Amino acid sequence: MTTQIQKAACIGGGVIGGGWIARFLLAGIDVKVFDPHPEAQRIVGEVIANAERAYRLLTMAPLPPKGKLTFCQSLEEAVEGADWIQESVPERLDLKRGVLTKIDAAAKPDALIGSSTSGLKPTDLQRDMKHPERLFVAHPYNPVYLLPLAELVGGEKTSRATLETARDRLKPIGMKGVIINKEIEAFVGDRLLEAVWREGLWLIKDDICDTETLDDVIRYSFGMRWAQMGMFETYRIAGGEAGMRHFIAQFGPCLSWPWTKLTDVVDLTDELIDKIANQSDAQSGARGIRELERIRDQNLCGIMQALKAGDEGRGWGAGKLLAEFEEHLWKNAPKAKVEVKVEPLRLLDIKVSPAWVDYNGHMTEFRYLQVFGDTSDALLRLIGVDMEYVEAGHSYYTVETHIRHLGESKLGQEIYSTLQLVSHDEKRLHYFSRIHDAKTGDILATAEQMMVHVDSKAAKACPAPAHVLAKVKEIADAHASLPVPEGFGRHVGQKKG
Ligand SMILES: NC(=O)C1=CN([C@@H]2O[C@H](COP(=O)(O)OP(=O)(O)OC[C@H]3O[C@@H](n4cnc5c(N)ncnc54)[C@H](O)[C@@H]3O)[C@@H](O)[C@H]2O)C=CC1
Ligand SMILES: C[N+](C)(C)CC(=O)CC(=O)[O-]
Repeated sequence: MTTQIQKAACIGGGVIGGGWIARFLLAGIDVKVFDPHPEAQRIVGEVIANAERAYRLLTMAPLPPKGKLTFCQSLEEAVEGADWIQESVPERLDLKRGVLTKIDAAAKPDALIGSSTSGLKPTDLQRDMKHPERLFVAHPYNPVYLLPLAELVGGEKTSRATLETARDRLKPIGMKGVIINKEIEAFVGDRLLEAVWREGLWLIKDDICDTETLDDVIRYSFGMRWAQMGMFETYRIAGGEAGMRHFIAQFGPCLSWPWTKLTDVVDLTDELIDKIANQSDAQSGARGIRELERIRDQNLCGIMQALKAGDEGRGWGAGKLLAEFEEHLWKNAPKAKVEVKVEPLRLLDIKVSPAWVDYNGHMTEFRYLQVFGDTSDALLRLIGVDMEYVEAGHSYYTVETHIRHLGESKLGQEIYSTLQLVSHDEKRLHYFSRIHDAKTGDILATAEQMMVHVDSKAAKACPAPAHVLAKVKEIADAHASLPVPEGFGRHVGQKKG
């Protein structure tokens, strides 16, 4: 079985199906969709637009060309030839079982069939299938195109190989498949979420707080903790130096105190539903769903980027996964196709991401250095200094940088960078980069930099090999007739002109 998904089929294109479709398409996978809803194409189109916007904020790694999206007239047409089929129809056992049995009959024999169900047991879903061993639950989290987790749950007839292959196939699309040991209704995530939700409903019903206060309690405290360490690691720390045993000794007895109403299910009367809906309208009704989705996505991108820098830059949790996904994207990126002409090389086209903006409302200082650093990396790839080259023991290191800030880059602003090679020798590259506003072309910042070719194991400068120098010369020849850039050679405090 290949570990790469070549063709996907999505049966059901609502909130979750739409998220899966976007996840697959943006990973470069062709997707065929069957959803009888008359507005399915519009709804899916809106989810994809949000997902594309989110990915521009999430990463500067080169996404593959977007997969092809096809809406089909029948389930059979959609699943034909697909190697991953994801069912995301409404949460009703009879409906899902019927749809999955039809998928099973029409799919190619080695196709994997995942169900997005939030809580139905796979044993119940696979009952009528001829090849039940390839059916599993792949329970995702909304929005599927950003949140990486899928709980993988097998039924009595699911093979272990199916679960392991599914987990392997999710990795190259930036997802983390977690295999759950035993099937149980609602798996792990929704067990936890429902427990908290039930308690929240009681707190609203009993007028302990309103929906906004309850949400504040979560998002200003343990919600942030959970995003990075989950429950048990967090509580280990809460036990202090004595750790988990001390934590349990101290807080275990509270479990039998009246801290929870979990054993009772709140009665969802019309009165309570009105109360919750009205409080929710007061809290969030001023904004539409798509707007709320965009705010959520922007925040999630910021959190993942922060986690990518966690643990002293090694990455942590979902941020580490993002870093691994980006490494995969860079490794699989088509070789840079930048045309060398008598003009500065245009090397990056990006948007100012939410995690890059400071208290002044514009891109913070060190992100300029990041953009210039990424511009240098793009030059290196162009001259053949890619990951393989670096892993083999050589690289270029930056030894000097002078950045000038000439304009502002605001959140979401489209910008691009260019690079002009001013001089070089067998060890050094001396160049001048500019960040431009993509709409006006105005220069927002410049950087004069010097890189030196190194033997990274010996930590010593050394001449670059002939094939790299040949590419450097090609660029240098093209740039030789360009005027020396304004600002080149300036030092801090020097007057213009
Ligand atoms: N909404 C959420 O937050 C999450 C939902 N899920 C699960 O994902 C599944 C889908 O839920 P949502 O996307 O929220 O529901 P939804 O109501 O937004 O979408 C369901 C879609 O399935 C389509 N559909 C209905 N019958 C169909 C059929 N026979 N063939 C093909 N398409 C059909 C509908 O037209 C609709 O577009 C459920 O199993 C749910 O438990 C999982 C994780 C989170
Ligand atoms: C509400 N829900 C049970 C459908 C939620 C999920 O299944 C996961 C999520 O995204 O919260």
